Amino acid sequence: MTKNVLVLPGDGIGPEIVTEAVKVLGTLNLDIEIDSALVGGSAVDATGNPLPEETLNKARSADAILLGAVGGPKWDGNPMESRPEKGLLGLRSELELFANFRPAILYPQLAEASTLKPEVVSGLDILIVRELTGGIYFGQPRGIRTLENGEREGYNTYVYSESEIRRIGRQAFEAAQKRGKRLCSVDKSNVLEVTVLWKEVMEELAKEYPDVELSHMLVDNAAMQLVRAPKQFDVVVTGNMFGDILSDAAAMLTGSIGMLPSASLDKDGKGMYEPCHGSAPDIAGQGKANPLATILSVAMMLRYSLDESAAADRIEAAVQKVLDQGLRTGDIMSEGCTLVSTEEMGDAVVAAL
Ligand SMILES: NC(=O)C1=CN([C@@H]2O[C@H](COP(=O)(O)OP(=O)(O)OC[C@H]3O[C@@H](n4cnc5c(N)ncnc54)[C@H](O)[C@@H]3O)[C@@H](O)[C@H]2O)C=CC1
Ligand SMILES: CC(C)CC(=O)C(=O)O
Ligand SMILES: [Mg+2]
Repeated sequence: MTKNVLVLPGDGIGPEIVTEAVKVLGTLNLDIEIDSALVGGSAVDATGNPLPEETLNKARSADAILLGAVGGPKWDGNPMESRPEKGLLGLRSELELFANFRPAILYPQLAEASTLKPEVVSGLDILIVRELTGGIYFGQPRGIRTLENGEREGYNTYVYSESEIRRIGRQAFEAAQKRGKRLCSVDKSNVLEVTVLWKEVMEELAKEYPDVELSHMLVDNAAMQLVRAPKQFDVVVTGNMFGDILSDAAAMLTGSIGMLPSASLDKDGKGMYEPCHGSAPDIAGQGKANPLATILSVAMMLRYSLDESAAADRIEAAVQKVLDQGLRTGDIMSEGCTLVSTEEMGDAVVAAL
């Protein structure tokens, strides 16, 4: 049966990298129909709304969604409700894509591009499981208010219910069961009650997964350990904001944030797939963006939402091949390699396929 994929290019480098990923998807000759829609800043410009109703309806009926990135300085002064990022958060929350999987894998060809010493990162393969529809990015109340003394005060609320923690916890335990059977839950339970509860729920769940070894780490230490000795981790599970920050740090261990794909899934495995990076306004429109994170996100989409594991394997093998050929965008460039543009990298993956 024909599957429907909704493509949301977004802003900045979003359209550039998504073009390459769609080209790669098209090369596979699968029974897939592709539609596209506006989200983020481009949607604000066209409709005044970062998540137009039409986009949300298309997203609801698609089998899977591929998103580039949203945001940029053009919209930074907008009120929060009409910021591009609100469109992305709205999609995640409306579709209940609470489980965000961010695998950080070092391709051996990129050992020199990693910011860490080769012996510290060689063979690195960790998975960050980030809660994506709760926590401080969504908690109420939030805003900026003026106090009686005339001073303004900004406030957000960091809140998680037990059921929100339990459902992301289960996803992480199950992921750990399929991998190295080690799960590290990252919190700030020395300061924040919400993460005291987080830790307690993880401990309760651990009883149901006796084959998984559960450990706990405070987020500040976790940030340090990620750059000190990242291979100590197998699966990391954490809340929305900590996961956002830690996954950008983990990205650099793999050479570049341009290498980090992600899958955001609901309880039934329906998903949105996107690179972990943003719209990179500093390099947008220059053909410099690395499209591999988006291309690898397509592989995740084929594997998790479209039941096309063999095609996913083919894409990952093709990425290995272009790296073997020494082709590099600027962010992963090293001596002796060939610098290529966004489009040339996409073409090389297509040729490798
Ligand atoms: N999922 C999304 O749509 C996300 C959107 N954003 C938004 O993106 C805008 C820019 O945010 P930044 O903090 O600058 O983060 P960013 O991830 O866009 O860029 C950070 C740095 O990484 C580089 N970079 C990112 N992706 C790259 C790629 N594929 N190839 C090569 N280099 C790459 C950029 O050039 C920049 O120097 C903001 O409006 C932010 O809100 C940020 C993160 C995620
Ligand atoms: C709008 C942001 C929360 C997006 C982001 O930084 C991310 O998902 O990594
Ligand atoms: Mg982020």
